[in-house]
Amino acid sequence: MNALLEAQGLSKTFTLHGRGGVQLPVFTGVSLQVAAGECLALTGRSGSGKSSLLRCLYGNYGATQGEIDLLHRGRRLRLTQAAPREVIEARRDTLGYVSQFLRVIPRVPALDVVAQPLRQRGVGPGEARARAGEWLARLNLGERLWQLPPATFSGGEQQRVNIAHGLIAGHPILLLDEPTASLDAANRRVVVQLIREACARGAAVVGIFHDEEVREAVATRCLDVEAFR
Ligand SMILES: Nc1ncnc2c1ncn2[C@@H]1O[C@H](COP(=O)(O)OP(=O)(O)OP(=O)(O)O)[C@@H](O)[C@H]1O
Repeated sequence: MNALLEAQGLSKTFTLHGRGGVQLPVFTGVSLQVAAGECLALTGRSGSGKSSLLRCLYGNYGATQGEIDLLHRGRRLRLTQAAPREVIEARRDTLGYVSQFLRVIPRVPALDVVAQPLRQRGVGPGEARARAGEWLARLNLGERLWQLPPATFSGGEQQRVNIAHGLIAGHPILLLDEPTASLDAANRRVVVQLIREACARGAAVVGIFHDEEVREAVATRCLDVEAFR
């Protein structure tokens, strides 16, 4: 397997059980390959299925048809058929995901939220917190906020905590759902730089970037999801 992430013939149809089983087809027959150092941007109109495709690639949504393969610890893992334990391991070591919104954990300070992916990989608490601080500083999150839970943070502050949490572990594959949506121009530039650095270290990135400038700055290729309706 040359690519770090591959999908073949992926389709997604939602079945709305609360609506008498109405079928909502979103995309059909998506195939993609993303190699180390590439950044594939998903494009298409609102509602075309970009976030749903990204969620399938993370294993959050089950694909209706098709297969997803990852290079996980040097061997191919078929995510679409993986056991829950394998999906958890793949997310810990291989697949990073930055969603649009932070999943706030009550009472956990921002520094510990960001340090958590390193703690899960066996890094000691002191080192994990120190590295979390470096990421938060890089993302211009004021140090006065580090010891506070992010529940009351502004949208842009929460998003920066989310980005730091998603990137800190250096996952080989990164899935980014509008990582710059709530950010000002200066912080957008920081995130563009971080994505470029991830590609330069050999990460395979798939992302949704509504901001055209950001997309042009980071994407090495685009995939129009709308073409698969
Ligand atoms: N969990 C779900 N259950 C039912 N329908 C869903 C679900 N998630 C998404 N959809 C539907 O799938 C379609 C695609 O949604 P999706 O969020 O993937 O689009 P998108 O291209 O990311 O849109 P946007 O650019 O507005 O974020 C929409 O019609 C949406 O209503």
